Amino acid sequence: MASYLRSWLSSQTQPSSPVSNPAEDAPVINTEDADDDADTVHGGYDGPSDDSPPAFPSLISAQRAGSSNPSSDLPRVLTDAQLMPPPPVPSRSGRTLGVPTPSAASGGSLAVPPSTNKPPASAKRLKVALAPGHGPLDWANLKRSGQDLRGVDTLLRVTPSMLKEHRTRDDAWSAFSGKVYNITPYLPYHPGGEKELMRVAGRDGSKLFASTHAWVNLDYMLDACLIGFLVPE
Ligand code: HEM
Repeated sequence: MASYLRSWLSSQTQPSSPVSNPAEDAPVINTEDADDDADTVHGGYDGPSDDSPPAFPSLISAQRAGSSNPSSDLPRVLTDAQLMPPPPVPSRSGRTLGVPTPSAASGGSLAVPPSTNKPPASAKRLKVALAPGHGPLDWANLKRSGQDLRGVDTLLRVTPSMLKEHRTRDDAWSAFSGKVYNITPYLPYHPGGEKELMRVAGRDGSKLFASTHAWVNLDYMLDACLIGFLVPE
């Protein structure tokens, strides 16, 4: 095989006419190796048999021509450095990387921001286990059932003193943002528990509600329990 390639290479490097005749260039098959190469399919890779890399830049490349012979007609290939000056080295002095942390001991800029890595502030907002059949869907079903959850025939104008009269578990009214609701039917459905909700019975609960869970859509949840509107005495 090696001798075959040697003969093939020598035939390639010999000076030949610009338009070579494939028949003339055909390799001479060495009969010595004919047995070894009987099964070999020729016509694939024709380069050197060792592992040396090919010449780079290519022997006929414009880059090589430009560097060895500057007076050549071929265009000179500029290096990256010649085409464009390197960017200035960035200064770190004016930069703040990541989230600034109060102390170096907190783990650097990839540490969780201090506002979110603390445990919850208090156990104030703990959910309670609701009795079976008293989940949010059960409450939605009760509202839809058409059952009277108001306890009044018409919407009322409620003064603070009227509100104060309805502060027992079986008859609890509370005002939120100017609207008065009968909260008694909702007590067993309240995820925060009856006790918490009873804290606002008979009075304006807007502030406590907002400080506990302002995101809860109270108007929608208690629409079927609307008594009326809070008015001055
Ligand atoms: C009638 C008005 C109210 C309605 C409709 C209501 C509704 C809800 C709802 C839907 C939740 C679950 C919230 C969630 O999963 O994110 C909840 C939880 C809770 N509510 Fe209320 N609530 C009311 C009034 C109040 C009031 C006045 C207090 C405080 C005195 C209170 C204290 C709590 C607590 C402690 C929780 C459990 C903790 C939590 O979910 O984060 N709620 N309430």
